[in-house]
Amino acid sequence: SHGWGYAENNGPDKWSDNFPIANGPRQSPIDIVPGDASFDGGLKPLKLKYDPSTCLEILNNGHSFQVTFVDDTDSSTLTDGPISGIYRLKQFHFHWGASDDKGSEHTVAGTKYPAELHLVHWNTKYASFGEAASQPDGLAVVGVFLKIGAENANLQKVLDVFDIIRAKGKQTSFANFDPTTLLPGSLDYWTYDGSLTTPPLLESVTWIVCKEPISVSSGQMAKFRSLLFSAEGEPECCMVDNYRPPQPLKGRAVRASFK
Ligand SMILES: NS(=O)(=O)c1ccc(C(=O)NCC(F)(F)F)cc1
Ligand SMILES: [Zn+2]
Repeated sequence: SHGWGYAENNGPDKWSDNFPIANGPRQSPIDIVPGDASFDGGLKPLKLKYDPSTCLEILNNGHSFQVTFVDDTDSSTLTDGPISGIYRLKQFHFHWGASDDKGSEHTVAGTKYPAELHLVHWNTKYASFGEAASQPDGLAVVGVFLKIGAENANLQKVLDVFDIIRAKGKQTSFANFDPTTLLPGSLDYWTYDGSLTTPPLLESVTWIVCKEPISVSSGQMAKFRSLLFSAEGEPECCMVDNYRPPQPLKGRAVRASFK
């Protein structure tokens, strides 16, 4: 049978058929309403310490592309912020639209951005990413919005290998990339308890969404859209609109690290 995806027949509105947690109490993404967020002076600044030498490869997994990191040591970590303990960087990936007016998963007072970056970390109190992914405090994902503006030279280093990973299942080595270069100048953030935004939609994510976007040019967004959902030899299907729309807040608090 066909796996989950973003098309009419297997997209977000159909995920609850196989993943009933899709209608759970702490699903992601959400619409962030800044006026409803409560400033929490107890929230610490995010501490992101990434070692470029842990960057391993880049792959098209048929839902997005992701850059994966060696996570067998505490070389690339997230600490402080809203979390306690040490979370290791596992991968980063993006979600984007078919046009510049949509693409992000989280929205801000209803505003959609053209894309959203997710830096995925797992809690080292658990033995592995897979183990952590099933725990309520197992994962922490830092979300960064992309906004149309100047060309982003750091992002371009990732886009430059897209021709090699155009189809589902393609991967290539990708070394010495520093994800710090994809972070905005301010690390002010909103935080709330949520889930993976793709099946299995596990409710194990502490979400940390940066208020300040990074820039991407319209031409660079077109490059994102040159990737394929489809594998080599299959009818070509452009990888676009790989985002889940906002989900019910169900009484959750959204806290702000800033006034
Ligand atoms: N879009 S997101 O929420 O950052 C996101 C992050 C990671 C995963 C993921 O690793 N799925 C595979 C797993 F863990 F085995 F279920 C899915 C979604
Ligand atoms: Zn994601």
